[in-house]
Amino acid sequence: MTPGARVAAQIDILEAILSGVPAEKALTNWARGNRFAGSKDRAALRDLVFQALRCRRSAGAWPAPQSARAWAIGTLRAHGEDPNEFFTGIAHAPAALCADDVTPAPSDRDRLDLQDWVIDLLTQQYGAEQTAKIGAVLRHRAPITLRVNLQKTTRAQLQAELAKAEIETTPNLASDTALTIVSNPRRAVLQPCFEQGWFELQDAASQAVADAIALNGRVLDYCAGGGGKSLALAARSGSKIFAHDISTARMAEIAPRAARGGHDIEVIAPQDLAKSAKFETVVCDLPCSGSGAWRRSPEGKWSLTPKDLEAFVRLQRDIIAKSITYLAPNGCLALITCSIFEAENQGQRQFVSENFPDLTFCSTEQYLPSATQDGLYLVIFKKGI
Ligand SMILES: C[S@@+](CC[C@H](N)C(=O)[O-])C[C@H]1O[C@@H](n2cnc3c(N)ncnc32)[C@H](O)[C@@H]1O
Repeated sequence: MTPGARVAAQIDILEAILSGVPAEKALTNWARGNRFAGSKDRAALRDLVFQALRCRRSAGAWPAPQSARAWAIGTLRAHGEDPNEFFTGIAHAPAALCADDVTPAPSDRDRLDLQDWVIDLLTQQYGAEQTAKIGAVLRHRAPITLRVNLQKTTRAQLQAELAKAEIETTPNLASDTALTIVSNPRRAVLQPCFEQGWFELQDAASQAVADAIALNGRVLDYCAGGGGKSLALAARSGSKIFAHDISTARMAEIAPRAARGGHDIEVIAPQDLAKSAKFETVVCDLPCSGSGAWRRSPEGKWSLTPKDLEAFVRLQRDIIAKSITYLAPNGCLALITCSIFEAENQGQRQFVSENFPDLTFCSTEQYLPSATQDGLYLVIFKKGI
């Protein structure tokens, strides 16, 4: 597809998104209806659509664009590109620009590409300068990072192996196991060394969080989901990890991933956890706003409401209270979010300190979203004084 034809396809997909279809589904539907598009075109189109979502406000498309066409024009302008080069009317490109295609210049606030209530909240928390930095980071594509499985290989050996397939990587300072992919990221999981369990895809801050939790005795990953943290904990310590989640379906990938990496992870069905003995370490990777990772799922940046945030805080408190009941005497509780909101982070630390006097605060770490990692928060408590 020509660059212009890709923008025309982007407009079709943005139209579907504006009519309420989630972005992933709109992309899949488009690919099904346009089988001529190869994997390179589909990947490029995905980038274009996600770019438009990340920069929705500076593209003049928030709260609502004039049209999907106007949104695509605004996105090109927001990225310093000239829409005339894509809107040529030639072959499958969209029609050339006309007088109706004027897009208003974005204000400084628009350029933060966040909702107003989020800007106000982050400014209260971090100040205007840091909020501007966070907004700027979240406008761009997230880095793609690998977690090297040190039980199977070394960071240098994996780099050399990937380099043979022209996948260039660079060590990420957040963790000894982290390698950020610099070129050809989509090839990585197609390599035999992936099937052999040499690495998993995982953000660098998630790896740093796993590094920071001292594991003792039986370890419970209470909100295990697809097992990202369980695998990182198992790979680092060699300890057996027990994985649990409210949704059995979400844990379906844990067993094959553990087998690939050579890790000992036992998946516990939700109804069986109560029968289990207590755990010396309980890790809770809480469901949250996901705001630290909005680059990866940019629709959340525009759909989150203050009420949603309150609902997350309530849900997290329920989960924290429940998970504490599985903690053995002298055990450690590690709470994690991928949020940049105080209410889900420091606020929950305060909630535990005020409501669970037998838990003592040990340490905390906050990772803000940056060019090299997502935003994450970690707080650790110990049971007993
Ligand atoms: C942030 S995700 C976990 C991501 C996962 N730890 C990883 O690293 O890949 C949060 C998880 O919490 C789970 N969850 C939601 N409510 C829960 C509850 N009441 N009890 C246990 N897990 C819950 C969700 O199903 C979801 O998988």
